[in-house]
Amino acid sequence: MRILADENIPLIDAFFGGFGEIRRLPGRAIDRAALADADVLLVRSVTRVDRDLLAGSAVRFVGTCTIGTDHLDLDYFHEAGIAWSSAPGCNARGVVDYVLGSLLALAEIHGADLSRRRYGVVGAGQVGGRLVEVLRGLGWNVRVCDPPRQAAEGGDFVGLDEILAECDAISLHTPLDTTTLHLLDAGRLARLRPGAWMVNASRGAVVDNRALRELLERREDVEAVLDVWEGEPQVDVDLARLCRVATPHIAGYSLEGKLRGTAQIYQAFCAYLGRAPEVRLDELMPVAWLAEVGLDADTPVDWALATLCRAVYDPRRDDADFRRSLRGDPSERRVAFDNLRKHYPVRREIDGLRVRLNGEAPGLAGLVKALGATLL
Ligand SMILES: NC(=O)C1=CN([C@@H]2O[C@H](COP(=O)(O)OP(=O)(O)OC[C@H]3O[C@@H](n4cnc5c(N)ncnc54)[C@H](O)[C@@H]3O)[C@@H](O)[C@H]2O)C=CC1
Ligand SMILES: O=C(O)C(=O)[C@H](O)COP(=O)(O)O
Repeated sequence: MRILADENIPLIDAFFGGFGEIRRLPGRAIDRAALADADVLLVRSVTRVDRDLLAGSAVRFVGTCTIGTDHLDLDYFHEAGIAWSSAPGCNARGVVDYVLGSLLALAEIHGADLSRRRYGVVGAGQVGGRLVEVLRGLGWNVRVCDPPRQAAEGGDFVGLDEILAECDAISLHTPLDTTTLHLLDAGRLARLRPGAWMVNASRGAVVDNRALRELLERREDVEAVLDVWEGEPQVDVDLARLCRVATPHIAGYSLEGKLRGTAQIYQAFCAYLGRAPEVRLDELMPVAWLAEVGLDADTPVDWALATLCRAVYDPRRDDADFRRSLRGDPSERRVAFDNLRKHYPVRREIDGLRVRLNGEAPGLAGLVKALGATLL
């Protein structure tokens, strides 16, 4: 069996080495010629996989080690009888950690009390659903907009109009499809509340980037956090400079998230072949260097929140690296965008922390639980 894989898929040999020969290429260099003798294609989000790429090839299985599937032409796969799998939820926790870190950064700049803001989560699936759970676990006021879930389940959802009218911090977590393209367009962006914060770590085109730039030029009160961009790896530099946190599509780049992505595709491929999986992720996952922390019982909860989150991950470092990369010419910037992602440092997930409280502190115990960390 011949496998063509994006070179940025970690643990590819451990999981797929037993199936045959693996050839690696940069995701953006995977083309028809490269696929000429491949039976299996394993990609990340940067490879558009459609009829143009696959027609006439021998590829019968496509795996994407990502949550998002907007780079796959699933109608074509169906029509051509090509099996496929994505990795639902693999890096959802990483995105939650990114949103938490960004909120902490904004709170510090504005002297804001995060517990008093009203949050709007748009799209409550793998990522948004986990985010809602964490924010509500912290006791914060959260409204959720998810029309497909609302139609299927009923329940406690609100419309996007209500989110725009009532929330001070809005986080977008929808897939990108024809219904969510420019979900936040000029008209909706104009309805953001005074002093609103908007986070987009879904897909760039869920927000009209040009309209957002124009809004940020007009309204100094609005803060934007962008991890994803229309036209990646090309980024609107002026927009990036107007964002309070700007990063090169790394929100989900926890080590656990990346390795889970590979493992989930391996499991899906085994199922496709009708074989029992033999390689186990838990045997390959490195131990975190910072696994255990202690907190004094009199630590204020907001201080403890920032301490625990930032001990593991702080998006301000990614923001600083990205900002430095914006100084080059357009082609240097495109390369830098991909390089920052390719050489991303090891980052672990906040819920991997084990926290020891030095004394009785129910508030801190609740915080640890809300973060999904383990209380020792
Ligand atoms: N920046 C990053 O590194 C990462 C980005 N992502 C992106 O995050 C987004 C969310 O991923 P998941 O939570 O795994 O997707 P999901 O498919 O599990 O959940 C998406 C939710 O959005 C809802 N939805 C669909 N249309 C909507 C609309 N018009 N308004 C409100 N809700 C709507 C769906 O009903 C669903 O519950 C995707 O765009 C994905 O590609 C995912 C992982 C990492
Ligand atoms: O899983 C997703 O969906 C994401 O957005 C990933 O973080 C994308 O990572 P790459 O596949 O672009 O490395």
